[in-house]
Amino acid sequence: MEWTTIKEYQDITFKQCNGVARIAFNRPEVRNAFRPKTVSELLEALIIAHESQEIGVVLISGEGPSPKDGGWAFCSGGDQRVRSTTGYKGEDGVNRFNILDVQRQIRFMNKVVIAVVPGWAVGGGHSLHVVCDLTLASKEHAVFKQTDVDVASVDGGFGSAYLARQVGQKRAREIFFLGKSYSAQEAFDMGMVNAVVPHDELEQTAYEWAQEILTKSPTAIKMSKFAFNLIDDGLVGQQVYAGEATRLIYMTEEAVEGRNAFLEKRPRDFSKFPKFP
Ligand SMILES: CC(C)(COP(=O)(O)OP(=O)(O)OC[C@H]1O[C@@H](n2cnc3c(N)ncnc32)[C@H](O)[C@@H]1OP(=O)(O)O)[C@@H](O)C(=O)NCCC(=O)NCCSC(=O)CCC(=O)c1ccccc1C(=O)O
Repeated sequence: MEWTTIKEYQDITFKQCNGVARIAFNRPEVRNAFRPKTVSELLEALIIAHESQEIGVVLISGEGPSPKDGGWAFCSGGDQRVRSTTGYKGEDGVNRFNILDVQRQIRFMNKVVIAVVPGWAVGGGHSLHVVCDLTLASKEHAVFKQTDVDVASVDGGFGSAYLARQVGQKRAREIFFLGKSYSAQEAFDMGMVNAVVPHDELEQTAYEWAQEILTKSPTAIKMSKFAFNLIDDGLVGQQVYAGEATRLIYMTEEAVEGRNAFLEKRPRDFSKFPKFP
């Protein structure tokens, strides 16, 4: 794999290789905790990936190991050192909860997003893996742990309710209420991890899964992702799905006739188009 940098950032890395984008937290000394700057960079990178016509799959991971102690992390959630009473304080002094924008961007991303978990996935980092379409976890180092309530925080959206869709209500409540650590295998057994992979094969495996997805119809992949989302996303899910349906309508001759008739100031003529059963 020859990754090339798409854009340089301070708190994340952002690279691509053969249709795959890889975005990784790059604060290993704090187990890849995110501050508002990290989240703003992540959001921008996701939007770039969303709009790219070359990129078909996005990997989200964490750089490592920590230069301090060799520990691995996907993400340990919000950086508690910059947490104030009204949010997480950015360098501009504004307090934000902007990780929720990232969660929505992943959810509504028109491509498959894979969480590649090389170590700790904790707190808001746990929620991020939950909202990704697929999760691959390091056999040796991945640990899943939901500490939100330990630090008097709560992800009441995808991080909890959607987690319950994946592992069931009893398990999801256990994960939140007890805050235990779960190995990659335990997370797999619960249904919140797709595959447990030897650590030194994790990146290659993620790349191979992405390449397999890239052999499929991009439109069918996108529509099936949004179809999976629909039942949980209500009218917003319908809006996202319907937006893509509109794009498909635009691609038909019918749509061309509708537009051209208007622009040419003539009566529209849809009579030749079949009324499929
Ligand atoms: C992740 C741990 C379990 C790892 O434990 P261990 O391997 O023993 O390493 P440590 O020695 O604890 O950590 C090494 C080093 O990293 C620092 N660190 C780790 N995590 C954080 C963090 N989150 N913030 C700041 N610093 C962190 C740690 O202090 C050490 O530093 P030294 O200087 O070397 O001492 C363990 O580290 C751990 O439990 N970490 C805390 C996990 C946590 O509680 N995270 C926050 C949960 S709340 C949250 O994520 C926000 C929720 C959220 O996203 C959200 C929810 C609802 C609305 C909005 C939002 C939002 O936008 O944020």
